[in-house]
Amino acid sequence: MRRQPMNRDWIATARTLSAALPYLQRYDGATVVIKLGGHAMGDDAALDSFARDVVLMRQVGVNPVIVHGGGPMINAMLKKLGIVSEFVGGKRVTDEATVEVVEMVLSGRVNKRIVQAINAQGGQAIGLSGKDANLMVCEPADPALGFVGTPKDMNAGFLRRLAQAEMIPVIAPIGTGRHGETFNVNGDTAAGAIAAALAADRLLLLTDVEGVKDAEGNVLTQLTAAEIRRLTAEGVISGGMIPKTETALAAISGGVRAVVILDGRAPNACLLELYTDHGAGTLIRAG
Ligand SMILES: Nc1ncnc2c1ncn2[C@@H]1O[C@H](COP(=O)(O)OP(=O)(O)O)[C@@H](O)[C@H]1O
Ligand SMILES: CC(=O)N[C@@H](CCC(=O)OP(=O)(O)O)C(=O)O
Repeated sequence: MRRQPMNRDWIATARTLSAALPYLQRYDGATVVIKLGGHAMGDDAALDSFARDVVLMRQVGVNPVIVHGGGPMINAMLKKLGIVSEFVGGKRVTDEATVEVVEMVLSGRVNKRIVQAINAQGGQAIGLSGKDANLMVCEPADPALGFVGTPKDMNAGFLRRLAQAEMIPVIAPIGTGRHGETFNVNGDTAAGAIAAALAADRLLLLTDVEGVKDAEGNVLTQLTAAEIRRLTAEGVISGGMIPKTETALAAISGGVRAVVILDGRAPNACLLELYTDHGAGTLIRAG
């Protein structure tokens, strides 16, 4: 450490740290499930910054659980292979050839990129999919969607043991079936099911918009279940935002304390949400 005359920036840094104390205390021992969407993942520098935030959370006593997506990466690989794919209600129609590609992309390159980024910051991340330790046993969601799974049985005990060992699970949203099938699970749906199984304190859904927007494009800082239903019926909430808001409602009724939909591209998005009174994005909480 170099000693130099006092500087305004250092004073501001010390003040920010001091102001974070009540939040550090509030989230000590808390379970925070973070879903990192494919669009929010960004370039290497953005991922390194996300990884650093996650390691900092672990350092100050939070149990972070990362669930990732990777829709754009799946699209790129399907295109290379000449496989056409379509979405219904924000979920990919998944035949046998598609599920093979989805598993390869998500459990492989995408998962390990996040694991490596966290470990490079000094964390102990362990990459998993819903198949490992029967973490996420699924049933078919809807025959029209093919191998898209709805999570049914979760192995929360296994995740708790990892948290006790101060490990950071990084989970690809691939489910296992009761008859040996492989299921493609929407990343938001998987994160919601994991958060509910852990009765998480927070579920953060990181995406590529500032939050849920109204018809005029303004970010809604808070949303109730009734407002979500109305905005969805009006078509204001559409596409990829549908699984997010559906997940938020299911997670809240499943015992998660609050869900936040926020912009993962913003620097230090998770830290801003947890450790300052500025918050970020759209907050959805019970009743
Ligand atoms: N009301 C809304 N507010 C904000 N975004 C919306 C809304 N309705 C639809 N969207 C779309 O949802 C997208 C986020 O979903 P998605 O692309 O699946 O993200 P991710 O890859 O992060 O899971 C936004 O980029 C936006 O285009
Ligand atoms: C069933 C379903 O739609 N699964 C998703 C899984 C990846 C995902 O959710 O990726 P993002 O979070 O980046 O959107 C898919 O196949 O694209």
